[in-house]
Amino acid sequence: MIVGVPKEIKADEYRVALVPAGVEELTRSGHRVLIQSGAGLGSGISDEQYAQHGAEIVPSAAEVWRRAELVVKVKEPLPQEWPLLQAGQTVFTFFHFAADAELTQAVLRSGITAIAYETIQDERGRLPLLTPMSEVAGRMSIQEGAKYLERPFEGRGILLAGVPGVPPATVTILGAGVVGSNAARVAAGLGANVFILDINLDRLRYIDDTMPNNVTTVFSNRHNILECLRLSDLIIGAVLIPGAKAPHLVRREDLKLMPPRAVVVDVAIDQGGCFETSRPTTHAQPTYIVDDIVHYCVTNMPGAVGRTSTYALTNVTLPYILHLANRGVMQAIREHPGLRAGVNIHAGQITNAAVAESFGLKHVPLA
Ligand SMILES: NC(=O)C1=CN([C@@H]2O[C@H](COP(=O)(O)OP(=O)(O)OC[C@H]3O[C@@H](n4cnc5c(N)ncnc54)[C@H](O)[C@@H]3O)[C@@H](O)[C@H]2O)C=CC1
Ligand SMILES: CC(=O)C(=O)O
Repeated sequence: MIVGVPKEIKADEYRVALVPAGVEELTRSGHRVLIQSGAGLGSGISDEQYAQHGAEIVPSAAEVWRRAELVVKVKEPLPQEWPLLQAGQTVFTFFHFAADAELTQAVLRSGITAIAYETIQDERGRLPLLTPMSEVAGRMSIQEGAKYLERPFEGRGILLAGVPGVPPATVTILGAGVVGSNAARVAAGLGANVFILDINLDRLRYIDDTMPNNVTTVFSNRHNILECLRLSDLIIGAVLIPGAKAPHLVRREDLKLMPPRAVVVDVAIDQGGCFETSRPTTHAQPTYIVDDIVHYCVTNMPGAVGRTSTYALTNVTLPYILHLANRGVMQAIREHPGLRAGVNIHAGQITNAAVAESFGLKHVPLA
């Protein structure tokens, strides 16, 4: 099979979808790997390193898209890439369709098979390709939140840890999954008072058992969310309903309950965000203010730490890429129910129920 890796073009996206070790494994199995020149530079990987491990370096994204049967990426195709999608081709990447109606329509029209990292499941129903990026984003959310709480960055001028004689900040985390638990650990390590909310009591029990004493679990309902908002200097959005648009747990009118210049880091923005007032931002311009609350809503947080994130991501994606290439896409999907859960769009139809429901469109399960 011909596997192609274009350079990522999203703003400040420094990840790449394959590392030289992956090229080596694919070529050893008899596949050809096309890497767009410069695709790895953001993660510190040169064309020469890819070539030494068997890749063919091609000069343009257009050539990768034209020749590859399986295109492997990190972020969703952007409008400049939509005309390059080839009917019958398979594209393996993060798509987050529920947050982007135009992308969904473009992919439906293209005739590609879109396999979304974020809805692939393991045998326990977990999301193994999202997990490492959620670990990165969860940990980053606190360091970003800490920065934007600083007054020169328009925050309320609070040090998360406090100092002797001055109390630490209060951090509320909505969602106790991978992002939420990683955020809680980092915030607690810095000395903040942490509230973490979820609707899954087993998850809250696990957090209660494993986190330090400055992390308090709270059942997620509207009353408790509003109580926590009143106390919070920093609030992290980390809820997920796989494939679906994130629920708006915090409405615009709720912002007035928070202290002025408190900070919201809405990690769930890639699925639309769990604050009504969230809209996507970039690393170049990560924040904006609504009703005196600083909002940070970067859709590709791990992209900023490309060296860490590329290796964390490719550790988990490579076995799936090898399976797709070795078995052929359709046979691979037939054999692997978890991979099948990743197929969001195939041959012009939406094959993921949550994505179809987000847009009120028809769901056609894969045969
Ligand atoms: N912005 C970025 O760069 C990145 C964004 N993400 C996103 O972060 C979000 C969270 O991801 P994960 O932590 O991996 O998901 P997860 O599935 O591990 O955790 C989500 C949690 O939300 C909980 N939840 C659902 N409804 C809730 C409610 N009403 N109240 C409270 N909790 C609720 C679930 O029970 C679950 O424990 C996803 O949208 C993911 O795509 C992940 C990585 C990078
Ligand atoms: C999960 C995701 O969207 C990212 O890592 O950028």
